[in-house]
Amino acid sequence: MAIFQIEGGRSLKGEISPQGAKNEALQVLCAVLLTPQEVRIDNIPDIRDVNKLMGILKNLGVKINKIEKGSYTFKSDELDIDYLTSDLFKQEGSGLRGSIMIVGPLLARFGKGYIPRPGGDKIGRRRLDTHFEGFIKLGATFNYNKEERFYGVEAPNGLIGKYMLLEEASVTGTANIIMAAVLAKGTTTIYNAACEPYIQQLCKMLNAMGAKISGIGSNLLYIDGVKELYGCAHRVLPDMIEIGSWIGLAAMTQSEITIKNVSWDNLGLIPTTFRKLGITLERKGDDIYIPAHTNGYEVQSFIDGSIMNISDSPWPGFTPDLLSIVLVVATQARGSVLIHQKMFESRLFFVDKLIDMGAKIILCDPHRATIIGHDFKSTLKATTMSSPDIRAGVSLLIAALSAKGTSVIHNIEQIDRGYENIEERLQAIGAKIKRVE
Ligand SMILES: CC(=O)N[C@H]1[C@@H](OP(=O)(O)OP(=O)(O)OC[C@H]2O[C@@H](n3ccc(=O)[nH]c3=O)[C@H](O)[C@@H]2O)O[C@H](CO)[C@@H](O)[C@@H]1O
Ligand SMILES: C=C(OP(=O)(O)O)C(=O)O
Repeated sequence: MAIFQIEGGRSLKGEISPQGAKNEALQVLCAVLLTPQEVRIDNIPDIRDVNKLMGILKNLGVKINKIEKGSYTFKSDELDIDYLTSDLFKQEGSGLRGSIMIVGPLLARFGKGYIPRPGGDKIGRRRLDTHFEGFIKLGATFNYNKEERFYGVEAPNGLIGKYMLLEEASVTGTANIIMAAVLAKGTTTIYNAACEPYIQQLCKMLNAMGAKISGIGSNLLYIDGVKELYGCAHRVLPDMIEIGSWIGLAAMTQSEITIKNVSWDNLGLIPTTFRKLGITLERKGDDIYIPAHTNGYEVQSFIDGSIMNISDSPWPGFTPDLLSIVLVVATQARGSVLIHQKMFESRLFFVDKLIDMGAKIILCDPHRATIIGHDFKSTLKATTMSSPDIRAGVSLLIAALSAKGTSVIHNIEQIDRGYENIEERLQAIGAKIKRVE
């Protein structure tokens, strides 16, 4: 198992370009199953989760052709649906969260879709009810084999459009239902739909394939079913979670960094939230310029003077995937902040590692942590740690880069799930980080 060895306490400098968005890539890759025609996708990140999903598509019979780095064509004209009931699929399908989104397109096009209980981060309960309740509303029958933890939906006579009010604005759930509804008979209305840029991008791609989706960007989507979909070309947006990670890295290591081509208009509350911690971000064209915070950064307070509170909520609220990064950055801020992780119940436990490194954190309960910033008067101490999930992993990496001395991070496969070639990109801006196999 590979580890990262990090010599921290140095400031970095330079430009970094974000990779394509992991969570969008996982959605649009599943959408290629909706048409027998060729689909081209650009800016696909070369990361573990995406490569695993491409492996599943390949085993399903999708013809995948690499044009150049990040650019591929896909053709789903001769699929081997029997693969879905094979032992190989039961093993491969459970390796990541995003694989669940093959079910909607397969159900829509072939009248059946199966999936083993999907993997992804162990950050709390991750139920799939929204997905299957949606498919059932569209007329599918549902089966769950408890022993094998294997889910199945079938609709041999096709799906029929319906009105549905989702119990929660699930990101992958909304994507899955949209991909089922585009080929259903009649109109589907999805209220309380998730509307992250990932979903907006998926809808735009599906419309380019001939789908009729309106309400894009809102939580009320109308989908007029069509008989068939066609090929198209689609480009994945830059990864907003990676962009937020680099903002945190710059502040915490007091480095001057420019993040290139970030697609500002799709960042929602991300810049505002880092500014609440006192971090200066400048918009330069479509880049983010972060000056070296040599005098630190001061947490703002609310108008009534009460303590700053940063929490997650479905889009356009602040994404839960950046709360771990905000938390680590807060450990060196001037002032205190309450982090409230509302969605996931096990995502804050990694703070024990930061406490070991000398951070002042009170874990109030599984969802809330109070951070009392050091204002760089005391640096974190280097240590050996293990990455519990993808975002905690990167937060620990940022902590290690700011800490004096050599730190070691184990279980870096978690980081590789979502960050492309991270050590080389960080080395290019001056980080001392080494992968040891
Ligand atoms: C592959 C992928 O795209 N993964 C993302 C996707 O996961 P995923 O689609 O699996 O996450 P969901 O949006 O379904 O839900 C995430 C968690 O939030 C809870 N919840 C969700 C909506 C809501 O209105 N109320 C609520 O409490 C759910 O119960 C669940 O525990 O969205 C999550 C939430 O942005 C992100 O953390 C993941 O990175
Ligand atoms: C939680 C995440 O991913 P996944 O849903 O794939 O586990 C994430 O990207 O932060």
